[in-house]
Formats: sequence, C-alpha cells, structure tokens
Amino acid sequence: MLSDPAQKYRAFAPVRLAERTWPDAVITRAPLWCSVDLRDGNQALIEPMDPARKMRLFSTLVDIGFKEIEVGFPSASQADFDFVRQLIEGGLIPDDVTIQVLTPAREPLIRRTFEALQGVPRAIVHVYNATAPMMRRVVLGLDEDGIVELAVSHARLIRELAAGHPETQWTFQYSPEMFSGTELEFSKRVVDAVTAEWAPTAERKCIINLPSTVEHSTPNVFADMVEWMHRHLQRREAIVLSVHPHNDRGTGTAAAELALMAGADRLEGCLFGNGERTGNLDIVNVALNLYSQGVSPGLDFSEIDDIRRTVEHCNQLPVPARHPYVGDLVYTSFSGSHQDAIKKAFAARKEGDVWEMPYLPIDPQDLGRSYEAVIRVNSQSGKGGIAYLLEKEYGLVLPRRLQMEFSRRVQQVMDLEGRELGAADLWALFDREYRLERVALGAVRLEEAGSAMRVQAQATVEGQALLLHGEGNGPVDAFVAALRAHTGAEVQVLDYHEHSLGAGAQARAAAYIEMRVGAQVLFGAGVDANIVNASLKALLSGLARAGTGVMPAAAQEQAA
Ligand SMILES: CC(=O)SCCNC(=O)CCNC(=O)[C@H](O)C(C)(C)COP(=O)(O)OP(=O)(O)OC[C@H]1O[C@@H](n2cnc3c(N)ncnc32)[C@H](O)[C@@H]1OP(=O)(O)O
Ligand SMILES: CC(C)C(=O)C(=O)O
Ligand SMILES: [Mg+2]
Repeated sequence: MLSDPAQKYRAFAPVRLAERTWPDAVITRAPLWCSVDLRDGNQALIEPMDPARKMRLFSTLVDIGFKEIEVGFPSASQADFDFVRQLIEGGLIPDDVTIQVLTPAREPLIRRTFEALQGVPRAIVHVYNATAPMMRRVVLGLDEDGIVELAVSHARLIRELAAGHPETQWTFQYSPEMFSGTELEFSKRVVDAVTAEWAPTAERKCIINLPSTVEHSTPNVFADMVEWMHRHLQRREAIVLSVHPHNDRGTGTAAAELALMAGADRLEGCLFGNGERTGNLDIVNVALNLYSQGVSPGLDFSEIDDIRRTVEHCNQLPVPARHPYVGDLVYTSFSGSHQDAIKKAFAARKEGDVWEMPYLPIDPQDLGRSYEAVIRVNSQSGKGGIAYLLEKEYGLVLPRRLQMEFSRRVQQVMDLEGRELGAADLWALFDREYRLERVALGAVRLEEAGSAMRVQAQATVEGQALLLHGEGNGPVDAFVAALRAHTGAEVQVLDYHEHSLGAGAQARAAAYIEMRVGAQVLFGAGVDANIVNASLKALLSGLARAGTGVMPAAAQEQAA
C-alpha cells in the first residue's frame, strides 16, 4: 500500500445541497421493489444460471411478492432471449407481475429486445448508456452533446418500436450508467432530454433509475445526489424515481435507505446482495430492516431458509454465515453476557408484547427460524446460556446456584475439549454429573409413626444396592436421616426446588436439592414420575457426587 494514497486516489467531491431534507425523513412505507437477480445478479455469476435455475428463481421471486422482475438482457445471448420467450409463450407471468428487460442504447440490440418481447402483456423496457466522464472519454469517445444525442435517439427508437405493439402495456426505464460518478448537472440534462422524448404523464409514468454502478462515496453523499435529482428533474410528477445501489464500500443498504429518505420511490437489487463485484443492493436486508421498524415490506420472507437454499442453488454461491437476517449464525449468541440477557428477556416476555429482545433485532420465528440456534455454548458462554438450552430443549429449570455449579463443570469440559457443546451434549453432561441414570429407587415404603414419618427404601447408586431406613418429620427429612445413619456423614438439606417436566400422563417431576454433606455444599438432582421419589433421587445424587462411601446392601446386612 502507498504511504500517501492521495498520490493515486481522489476524494469524492461532496454535493453542495442547501437545506437538504433527507436527514429528517422517516421511512414509513415500503418502496416499489424490482428484483434484478436474473439480470445483474446473473451477469455476475461464475456460471450464469441455466434455464431450469432461472425458472426456479423466477417463481421464487414471484412467491416472495415481487411485482417487477428484471428477467434478463435478451439481446446478449440466445439463452436470455429464449428465457423471455419461455415466460411469455408459457403464460408464466402472473397478471400482477411485470417483467423488465435491459438493453444498451444500441439500435440492433434494442430491436432484438423488442423481438424477445413480442406478445408480452406488460413489460418494462430498460435502456442504459454510459454518462460518467471517464466512460464518455474512454469507452464511447463522445462529448456531452454526443451522449445526450445517443440517449435521446435510442429513447425515440424505443418509443417508436413500442408504438408498433399497442397490445402491450409498455413502461420505459432509463439509467444514466454510473450516475454515482456523473456530474449532477449532466445527469439531469440527459434524463430531462430522455423524458422530453418519452413525454410521460402522471398516469403513465416512466422510470428513471439512478445507479451507483460503482459505490464511490459515503451514503450521505449519494442521498444528497438523489435529493438533488428529486428536486431538480423536470416532469418529476411523471417519473418513478428508482435507485440501483451497488455495494463496493459495503454501504449499499445504507445508500438505499438514505436514498428513500431523499425522495426515491423504487429500489432495484438482488436477494442477499448477489451481483457484480461486492454485489447489488441486498433487497432482503432493506425489506427486513423496514419490518423491524414495524413497516410491512410487502415481500414475504416467512421461510427465509428455503429462499436462501434456492438462491444458493441458482447462483451456485454460498450465503455467508454472518449475512444479515439469513446467515446461519445471525440469531446466535455464544457469549455469556448476551445469553444471560436473552434468557432473562425471554422469561420476562408476555404474549402480545412489542418485540424487545436484547441482541435479536427481529424475532427469528417470523422468518421461519426456530429458537434452537439462538444460544449456543462455547468457552465464551456463561451459566445463562447453558441453563437456557437445558430449559428450551429438555425442560429443566435449574435453580440459579445449580446453574453456577453446573456451568463450572461445563467450563472444565470445554477447556479440555475446546469445542462447542450443543443441547444434547449439555444434557448428557448433566445426566452424567448428577447421576440421573445411575441412581435408581426400588421399593419405597413410607408410613406414619405418630407425628413422624418413617421411610424404608431400596436404592441403587452407581451400581451399588442400598437398604435405607430413617425417621423424620416428612419423607425428605426421614430419607436424610436414613442417609445420615447409612453414611455416618452429616447430611443436611439447604434448599429445595422442584417442577414438573412435560404434561399429561407422560409428565415427570424434576427435583434439585442443595445439600451439605460433611464439609461440602453441593446439589443433587433427580427425575422421576413420582414427585417424592424425584426428591429422594436428588438426595442420592448429591450424596454420590459428594463421594461419600455408600455401603452395598449386602455389606450393610452383614454389618447389622
Ligand atoms: C452496469 C451494467 O451492469 S450494464 C449491463 C452489463 N451487462 C452485460 O454486459 C451483459 C451482457 N452483455 C453482452 O452479452 C455483451 O456485452 C453485448 C452483447 C451487450 C455486446 O457485446 P459486444 O458487441 O461483443 O461488445 P462488448 O461488450 O465487448 O463491448 C462493448 C462495445 O459496445 C460499445 N458500446 C457500449 N455502449 C454503446 C452504445 N450505447 N452505443 C454504441 N456502442 C456502445 C463499446 O464501446 C464497445 O465497442 P468496441 O467493441 O467498438 O470497443
Ligand atoms: C444497467 C445499470 C442499471 C446497472 O446495472 C448499473 O449501473 O449498475
Ligand atoms: Mg448494476
């Protein structure tokens, strides 16, 4: 890299726009959307879509709700020409959808474009030519007058060819290519000349599309340029003002949103931002940004993963894991403090509440995503995330101090294995740590003895059979007395929690008991169909975890 990049690169000149209004504007309704996936997206693919892929993407775009779809560049190739014919001849264009096709301002290519459109009920003919100074000089070798003449003569040809097919409802669209790099006064001059030729009316508008063919400036400068055009263009009332941002600086979405605030009516872009170089505007991003503000985008992304799969198949390009709203990881928190806040916010949330969820700008379920991936546990996670997963996936509601105890165990495993632990891993670890499978109760007899309760129980702990006898003021107290007698250790219950797991005939109880065993304070946990047995199992679990010798039943009998 250069130590002084100014030797090679020029700063973009700001726009002198007095009293710009866009900074105070608020977007309260969706723009008109036009998908250019099948044209700008397609022309940027390593392998352009085959007809089957094009058709699949077209029908997905229709299902999403796009009413304007640029379906190709029919004069570029036989494949694009045939695709347009297939749509028209197959009657595959829904009545509320208008197809759009792109052509350069070149006579043979415009004529070929009209051939492709024969018999179409409605169409947008989109013509472009270079207007930027560098392109005028280097590509076309024309001065400003020459460019205006080029644009107007081809606009005229389009009007004339369309007039020959009154059975079609035509809309004309013009793009000064590299609007983002063209002097504003000159963009206006060309556009005004084109609209003078087309003579649109408020009832039959034309579309003027302002592309940031290459993104050169901060998005506020693009917004100034759009507002300038919005204010200065002739026949504005007869124009649908469209923008077509690309994403070279990574600010395509910002540019599109600020352009809407600056007076644009329509956005062109691609699903998940496919397109030339860094891509076209990501329409999904803007649409869901609107949705997150309570504005209906008029596009349906309820099954966003299905759409992503289709787009990946058609484009043969992956959508990255961090991609806004759709990437695999975009609703996932790994870090402890985020998980803690999400868990608490879910617990505090009531049906019908406005969505106010830390770290989740929209509800993943609205896009067909489950909450499963919201929290994932790795070495950056804390107790909140672990507890969330066990609760969401296995119904265990761990008391806070048990969460802290178990998360230390999880951390040890994580440090050892250095990998992410899923809900099933956590459940397996919980099961192992709290001996859920390794504590069993056989016959348990409880009987009242005056005001006391007497218990006699057969149990198996870590493969050892036990016979337990004790008396206390309730089943738990009596069982604690039995454990005390059995182990000779001081056993004391410090805290007790239980809840049901599941509902109906399959319901079980989970019990968590914080206990002192000798000098140790720790938790035991038990799950059983019977609530008392769940508690007794929790006591045995704690005892086993404490490592206090549990005597087998045979040895016990001998000792007796
Ligand atoms: C910003 C955008 O996305 S614009 C859309 C871009 N998309 C595409 O280009 C995809 C489809 N394109 C194609 O298939 C081809 O480029 C075609 C069929 C359009 C044209 O192919 P070719 O005729 O072989 O020309 P090629 O693309 O190589 O070069 C363009 C030529 O047209 C000239 N040209 C460009 N615009 C115009 C114009 N409006 N009028 C006259 N000539 C023009 C260029 O100067 C160049 O001329 P040269 O060959 O004498 O130097
Ligand atoms: C043809 C035009 C609209 C284009 O794709 C661009 O300038 O990016
Ligand atoms: Mg483009």
